[in-house]
Amino acid sequence: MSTPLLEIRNATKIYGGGFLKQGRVTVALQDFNMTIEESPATITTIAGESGSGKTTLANLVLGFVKLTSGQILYRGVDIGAMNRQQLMAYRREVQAVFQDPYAVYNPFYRVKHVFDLVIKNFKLASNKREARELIEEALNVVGMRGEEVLEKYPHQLSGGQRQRMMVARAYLLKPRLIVADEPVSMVDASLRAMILDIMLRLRDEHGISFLYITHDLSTAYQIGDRIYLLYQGTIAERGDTVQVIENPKHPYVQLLIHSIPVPDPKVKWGGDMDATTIDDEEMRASVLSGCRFYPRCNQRMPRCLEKRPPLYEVGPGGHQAACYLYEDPSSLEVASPVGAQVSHKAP
Ligand SMILES: Nc1ncnc2c1ncn2[C@@H]1O[C@H](COP(=O)(O)OP(=O)(O)OP(=O)(O)O)[C@@H](O)[C@H]1O
Repeated sequence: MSTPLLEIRNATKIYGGGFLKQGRVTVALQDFNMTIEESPATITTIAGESGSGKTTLANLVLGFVKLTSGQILYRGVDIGAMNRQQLMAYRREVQAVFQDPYAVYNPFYRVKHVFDLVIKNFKLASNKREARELIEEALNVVGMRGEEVLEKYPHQLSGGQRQRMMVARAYLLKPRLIVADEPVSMVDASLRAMILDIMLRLRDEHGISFLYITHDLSTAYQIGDRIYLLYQGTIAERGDTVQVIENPKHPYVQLLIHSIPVPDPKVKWGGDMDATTIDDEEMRASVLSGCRFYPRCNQRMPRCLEKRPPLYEVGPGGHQAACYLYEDPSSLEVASPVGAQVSHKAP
């Protein structure tokens, strides 16, 4: 088997508790494992509610923050131990597209400057004509033309144009992986569809893989190949996107999916979780050693506090859920423990 494009091994990121170990400690990501194969190109979604560790994971992959423990390997090389040349290649091949593209532009420079800077820094062209051709090619990929946008200032572009420009900027470097952190959450529905479509084309026609960070399961359902659902820094469930979304197993993921609004007044909105409270001792145990979802789970058992559940196989194609309900494989042959399976497709 060939070396994976990206491999994350037991990645843990703890914020705080620095010098003298004082102050609040946050375990943003714990023992996270993921593999993105070299080929074919894929879109891997990282989903979860606010604070689940999605952006932390993106920042770790991009090298913006350092791991507390674990490893991130790119083409088999630990990104924390890369030499200058390997690091340069990594910075070129792994690009980022963020939620708010406005923050990336310098308001005093014309849009062209963003592209010129990349071409200069990575020595992509030997003369102006060559540079312009590269820029035009990149803009074409996102359905734009240089004359429309390059001479404008960032505030003269729409949010959707700014975001497409960012994708074009990333494309300029012919990356192998784009880390896209909520790339469509600030654009309206029609532009969202256009940007998602561009991502699919980059995957299929240009062999670019994506790490797609989102809290929006419906867009993940539209474009994602594999999905990882995080809950407070740990993987609750992972697998093929359609398989997971249509047949969720972890109580948290079932709750999330039942909460997706559907355009049918007869369909109840939101999943019911057990409203009973737990005491401080149980809360501490859940955070320290047990399942983080324990306080909100309506299927909780005493053992969930003793040890964090590992990932159990719950379906075909590497579908796994971190829940003791599935420790015994025969449990999968009976009906879903929370009752109803997802009966609707995400919009
Ligand atoms: N620089 C930091 N210092 C301290 N704590 C941090 C830092 N960055 C993130 N955290 C904490 O780590 C946890 C995970 O945050 P992260 O931003 O990765 O979550 P997220 O899933 O991306 O959330 P959102 O969807 O709101 O962006 C949160 O509890 C957050 O408060």
